[in-house]
Amino acid sequence: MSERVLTPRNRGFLFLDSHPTGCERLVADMWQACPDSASVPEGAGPVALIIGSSSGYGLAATLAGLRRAGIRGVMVSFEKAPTERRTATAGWYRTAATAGIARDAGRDLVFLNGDAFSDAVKDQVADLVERRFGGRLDHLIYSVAAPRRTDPDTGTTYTSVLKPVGRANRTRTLLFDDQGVAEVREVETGPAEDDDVEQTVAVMGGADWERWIDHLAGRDLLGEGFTTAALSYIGSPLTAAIYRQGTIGAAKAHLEATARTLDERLGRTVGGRAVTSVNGAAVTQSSTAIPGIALYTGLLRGVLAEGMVPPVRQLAALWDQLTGAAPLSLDDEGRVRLDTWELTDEVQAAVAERWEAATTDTIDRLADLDWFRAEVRRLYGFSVPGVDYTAPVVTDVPWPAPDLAR
Ligand SMILES: NC(=O)c1ccc[n+]([C@@H]2O[C@H](COP(=O)([O-])OP(=O)(O)OC[C@H]3O[C@@H](n4cnc5c(N)ncnc54)[C@H](O)[C@@H]3O)[C@@H](O)[C@H]2O)c1
Repeated sequence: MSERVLTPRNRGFLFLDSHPTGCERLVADMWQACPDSASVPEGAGPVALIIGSSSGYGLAATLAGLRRAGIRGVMVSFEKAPTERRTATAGWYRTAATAGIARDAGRDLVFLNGDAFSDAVKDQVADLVERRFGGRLDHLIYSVAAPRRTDPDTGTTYTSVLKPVGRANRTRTLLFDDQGVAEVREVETGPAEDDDVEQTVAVMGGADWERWIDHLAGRDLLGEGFTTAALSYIGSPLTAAIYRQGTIGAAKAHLEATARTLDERLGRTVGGRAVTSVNGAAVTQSSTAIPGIALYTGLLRGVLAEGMVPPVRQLAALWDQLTGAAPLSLDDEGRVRLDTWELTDEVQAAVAERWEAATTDTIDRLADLDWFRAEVRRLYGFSVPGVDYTAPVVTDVPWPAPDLAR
């Protein structure tokens, strides 16, 4: 078994390696940060499917689901195994750590590593729900962020892009050089061309979420009162040209329209509900790829400090609404809003003021750069407090196997 000392090697916000101990510790910290609930069922708990469970909001959904709702069920993500030369992806190690927490909590979670867009994975999940979890799914949280999707019906592969719609967008963005020194730079992103919007909608819109529901309903696995939520984002006017009014925003509008169709159908068939959950800005592998979002999130933290609500606390609130522990609270467009702390007039005015003043010279005092830099490194298990990074670590951690005794 190979052991080595891992030091971070990165190009911008992308790191080549992930640190297993750091990832494990980070998951443990998220678990601790999730508020307990008095209403967790003593026994087996509701059966859940979480898609995108290894990272960001899906990981928060998994940990909060365990702690807040006592879930069991199937968790799906798409991660890379360790090789001779490279560590596994961070989501691989976070999944191993999450499995340990589920085991200690006495909850039966099965972790699948595969392409959620494929019918093969849908079949695998359906088989598990049928054979291992009593043939009844109570909840589905859809939290996938992916660059491409192959449609199983046609074999066509779609690629999502992050572009404004209509005209080019100039925005300021936050970068770090090799020494970790921050720079604020103007970047221009050209407008969507050809079928960029359709391609992005095909990947990040509601098509695959609906296909999951079709698949599970087709096998009669949706329990009475089944609830499902897909994650969405609205964000600030400062990022609207690239996000909500851009190609990705078109995909989110499609996701939200899909929720309305599914909600009507589930209500009619199983007395269930489908909603989107609009969440606040968080530093994740996906969000750091969006032009301007790093600058925005760093400034937001500069304004709010500890007032930023971490994903695991937002997801605790979502679970309460999905299980009925709290009433479902929807906006005029039928969406659960967990982003209200980010979008108050006061917070947005303060961020906008800092955004105007942000240059390479001023950014240090306007944004919380230490926090942002550390959050990016923590995505890969680095800069996690309490971890000895001089110690050699085992990198070939196995993917968690289901407990066959169950
Ligand atoms: N990060 C934010 O600021 C933010 C805010 C609000 C809403 N959201 C939404 O939350 C959702 C998740 O985004 P995130 O930022 O947590 O992303 P993330 O990159 O942290 O996580 C993406 C997850 O999707 C999984 N995945 C990717 N491709 C897959 C595939 N083909 N099959 C199975 N799993 C796959 C990954 O393994 C990972 O678990 C998105 O819908 C996003 O729009 C994000």
